[in-house]
Amino acid sequence: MNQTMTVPDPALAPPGRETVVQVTDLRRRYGGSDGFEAVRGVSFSVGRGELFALLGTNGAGKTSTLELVEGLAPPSGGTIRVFGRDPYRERAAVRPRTGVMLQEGGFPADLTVAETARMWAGTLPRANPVDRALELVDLRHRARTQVKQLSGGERRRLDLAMAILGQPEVLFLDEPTTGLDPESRHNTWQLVRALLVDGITVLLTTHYLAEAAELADRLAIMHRGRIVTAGTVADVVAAHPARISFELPAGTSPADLPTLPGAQPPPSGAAPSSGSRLTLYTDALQPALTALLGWANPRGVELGGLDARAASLEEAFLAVAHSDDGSMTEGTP
Ligand SMILES: Nc1ncnc2c1ncn2[C@@H]1O[C@H](COP(=O)(O)OP(=O)(O)OP(=O)(O)O)[C@@H](O)[C@H]1O
Repeated sequence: MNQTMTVPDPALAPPGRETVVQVTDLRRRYGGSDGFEAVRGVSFSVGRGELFALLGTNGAGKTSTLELVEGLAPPSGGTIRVFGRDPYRERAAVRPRTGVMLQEGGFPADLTVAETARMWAGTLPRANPVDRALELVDLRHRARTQVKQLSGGERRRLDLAMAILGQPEVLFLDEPTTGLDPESRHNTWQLVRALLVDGITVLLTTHYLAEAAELADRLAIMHRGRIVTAGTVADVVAAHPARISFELPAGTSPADLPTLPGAQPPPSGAAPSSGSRLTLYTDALQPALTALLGWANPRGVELGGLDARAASLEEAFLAVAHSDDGSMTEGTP
């Protein structure tokens, strides 16, 4: 792999953007000093109008991190600044400027959607009109429905409406589209994109790689309490080798093939060769493909089902998920 590849430090906001969220060496331990450390020295920053996505395996520490940034609990180590302030100690100053969507909204089940929104608006210093907020998440037609009668996806959209009701400058979204059907998910993405255009800053967690690829300016992949790799999607993907696969015709053996430029061993979690289908990895896709075709064409060898592609975010994620100790050599911030 690209051992020399350097990935931008996630602790630095992109040049030219004001830093809205700064997290430095964050730690969270549950159950006292002998307890389990779920967040183990996490650092990242989010610039104004930027969307930063936290991805990771189950139990990686995404929600534990997000809750600290939201100011719901004090960290056991490290510092967090939101608009330059401590979100836990200076909650009164930070909270009115933030919108929070937890994994479970927890709004009273017996209230209607409109009652919930009006009640929530009453707690906010500068709430948007309730109808407008419901309209944005396509719930206006459900205004008179009790929360307990909403589908799981509709509840998620209600949670989002409540998170944006107070005209926040920064939004914290914990798995905002889990349980949504594809159309609702795309509508949510559109809404989030519109908020970003308005200069709102977003920190979200997600299990949907497509969501991160669609929305994130930068992302971090966490594993066992640490950020293993971070950067733009292109940065993260570039730290992993490209793949060339094809069917080797009968009578030809892998030993007949030329050594490909930039050849790499299969990364952990990557698709292996199977049967007569060979899968080769390289960090120099174009020269490797040129060498392969330069060998095959003059010999009249047909490489059936030839497929050449750069690494995907999914491969980067799987490589992180398969990294045993949660630390990798390349792409490590
Ligand atoms: N209140 C708690 N007490 C003890 N351990 C906890 C508590 N909350 C979370 N944990 C543990 O901390 C680790 C990180 O959990 P967290 O919910 O932050 O992960 P996550 O990345 O959000 O996971 P998922 O993708 O499954 O939602 C897990 O091992 C979890 O069991």
